[in-house]
Amino acid sequence: MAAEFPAPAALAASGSLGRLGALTDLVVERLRVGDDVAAAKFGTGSPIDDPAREEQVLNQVREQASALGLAPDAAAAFFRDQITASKVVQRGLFARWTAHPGQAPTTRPDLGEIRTQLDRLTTELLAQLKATVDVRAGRIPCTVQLKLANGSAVVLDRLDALHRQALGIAVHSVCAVSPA
Ligand SMILES: O=C(O)C(=O)C[C@]1(C(=O)O)C=C[C@@H](O)C=C1
Repeated sequence: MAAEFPAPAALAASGSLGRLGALTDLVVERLRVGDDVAAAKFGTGSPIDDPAREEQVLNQVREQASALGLAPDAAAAFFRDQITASKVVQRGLFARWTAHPGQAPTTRPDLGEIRTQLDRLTTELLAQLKATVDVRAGRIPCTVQLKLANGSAVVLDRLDALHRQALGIAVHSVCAVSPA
């Protein structure tokens, strides 16, 4: 019998499901970059919180949002959630690696390069916020689409409890945001 549903590998290749799938995939990618940030900072004494960097990120968000015709405050609120979620990941990993030093990373990625990646993700996430204005405007359809996208991301990306918790924080305002 022909398969009616795509095989898991095909699903993974096509990304999370539904109209918010692409946005969710970028959110998950940013959370994963949080793992790299944690690896860059762990054991160096560098604090997880860097308010000056956060301000830089949010200024970039506001500028690019305006240029796209998105409401800067709503875009900044969405990115504040991304930053909070990243810090949840970082704190969780610090705790895990402190409790189980054998699981701690053995190489230290370069924070500057990671931030370049985060800047690229800012641009891509804003483009997806713009592309999903219509679906995000409908509160109930948006909630349904978000559950579909998040549920599939959890399975496809095999998110552990820490990253599932962070994903919940990161998508907090996706449907609540008043678009543009
Ligand atoms: O760039 C860092 O140092 C990060 O930890 C990443 C990040 C972010 O998510 O953009 C998160 C926490 C910091 O306070 C600043 C920025």
